[in-house]
Amino acid sequence: MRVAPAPLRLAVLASGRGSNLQAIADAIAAGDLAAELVGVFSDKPGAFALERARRLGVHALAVRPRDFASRPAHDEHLFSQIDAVCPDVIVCAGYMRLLSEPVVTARQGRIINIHPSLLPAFKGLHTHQQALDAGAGVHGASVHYVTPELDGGPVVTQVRVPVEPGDDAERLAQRVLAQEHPLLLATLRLLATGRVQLAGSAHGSRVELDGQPLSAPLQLGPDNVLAEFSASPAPAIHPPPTNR
Ligand SMILES: Nc1nc2c(c(=O)[nH]1)N[C@@H](CN(C=O)c1ccc(C(=O)N[C@@H](CCC(=O)O)C(=O)O)cc1)CN2
Ligand SMILES: NCC(=O)N[C@@H]1O[C@H](COP(=O)([O-])[O-])[C@@H](O)[C@H]1O
Repeated sequence: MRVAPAPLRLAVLASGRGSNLQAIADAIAAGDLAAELVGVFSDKPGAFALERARRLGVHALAVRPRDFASRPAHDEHLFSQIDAVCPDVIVCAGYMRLLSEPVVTARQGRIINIHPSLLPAFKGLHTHQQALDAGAGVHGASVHYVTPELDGGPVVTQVRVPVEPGDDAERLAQRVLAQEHPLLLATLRLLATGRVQLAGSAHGSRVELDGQPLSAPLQLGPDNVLAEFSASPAPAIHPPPTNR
């Protein structure tokens, strides 16, 4: 008899409102993501993401940078607390701090980040304004592995979002955010299957799908299904049925 794999143990790092966290929680509750939230961590005690976690009955902890002498010291303590809940994957979902090299390298291939741009375009902060200032016609979001280089890690998935006439940064951000949630969920479903891995060393790592290097990020289509990007329609990558 086939035994369902154990749910993917997820720890989430967030600095703000936590809508991506909520999307994960809602998908788990609906039986649409075979995962378990094992902890939510923030650099800001007032982050609403922590309140969302508490309301969900999920372990919630703030670790304030001001309480530590340095960024590495803060990160070491933060990640000691994260390690204590034994996550399979650590999701940066609006975590607004650069993670220091030792904690990232020690967890290479286990930390992902959702970033509101089509990387490698528009790294860093204020990405929507960057896109508008650059006159971009298309913007979007990316899920990538976290490496020591800020927003420089191998990209797993992306979703493209049109820039509309008259957009300002806030309106564009709202349009992108609405697509971040299905992108992050589709990516986590894929990670839960074990088909996607980060291969290679920290300085030459690449995403592999079914053991083969991914030539380009998987694209989320209007049906919220991931497909390999190619001129001709590529076979969609459907998640295994969840145990509803
Ligand atoms: N080593 C890495 N750390 C982080 C990554 C990464 O790819 N590698 N991704 C970020 C998330 N992120 C964008 O997606 C991001 C987070 C923070 C910053 C930033 O400039 N932070 C400043 C503080 C800004 C503030 O407090 O308002 C800082 O850390 O000094 C840029 C991009 C998560 N971490
Ligand atoms: N550089 C990191 C970054 O800008 N991340 C962005 O922060 C927002 C968090 O929203 P949420 O708290 O509602 O999930 C999201 O738009 C995410 O892409």
